[in-house]
Amino acid sequence: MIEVDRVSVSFDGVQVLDEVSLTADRSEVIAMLGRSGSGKSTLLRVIAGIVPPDSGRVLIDGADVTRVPTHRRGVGMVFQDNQLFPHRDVATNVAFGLKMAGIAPAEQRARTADWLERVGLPGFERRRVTELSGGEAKRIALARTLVTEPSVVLLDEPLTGLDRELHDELVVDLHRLLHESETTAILVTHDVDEADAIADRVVSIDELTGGQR
Ligand SMILES: Nc1ncnc2c1ncn2[C@@H]1O[C@H](COP(=O)(O)OP(=O)(O)OP(=O)(O)O)[C@@H](O)[C@H]1O
Repeated sequence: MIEVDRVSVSFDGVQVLDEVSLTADRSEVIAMLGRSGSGKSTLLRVIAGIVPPDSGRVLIDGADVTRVPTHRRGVGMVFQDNQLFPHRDVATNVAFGLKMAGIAPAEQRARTADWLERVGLPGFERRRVTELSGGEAKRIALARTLVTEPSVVLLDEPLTGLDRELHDELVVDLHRLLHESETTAILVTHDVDEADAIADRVVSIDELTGGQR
């Protein structure tokens, strides 16, 4: 499903990824741990096709991501800061990817309503993003990514910085949502317990380096 094959990346002459390899099976949820600055976010960006590797390649369903147009890659991302559009309502945020994909408005509305239900926020369509609580905004960010049914979801510390109670609640929800949607997911986190609770397999970026799997 995802094959990262000896990917190397340098920025300004400094090597950040050194022959990193990783294979993820279809519907597998992998958590990736590693010290700060070890290149985890960079690896997610390479898998998403945003950062081209200096050498090596990433195949998704056998196709090199750098050769597939962005809207056909089927890759969704979720970030720590959610990256919602602050001046738009919830429905516009959730439906954004569907609109970009040319889905008809009626289906956009139906799928948005369905995902708001799935993340536990039914009827939130007209709410303003700036008025959401931290947990609600996180759920909307997850819905916005998963509504497009991406075959791959990359999550960059999505639950970092939340208070403990909300964090633990969202760990349960994220595990359910990722497994229900049968997407292949790579979750970057610093939290070993979170990694264990959400993922089928936990890897360290160090063990992926140097051409190992
Ligand atoms: N576009 C860029 N230009 C230059 N340097 C970069 C760029 N992106 C990342 N870096 C550097 O590459 C290194 C790895 O960064 P990256 O964000 O991938 O690490 P990380 O493991 O995700 O770290 P953290 O856990 O702190 O988020 C860092 O030293 C960072 O400063």
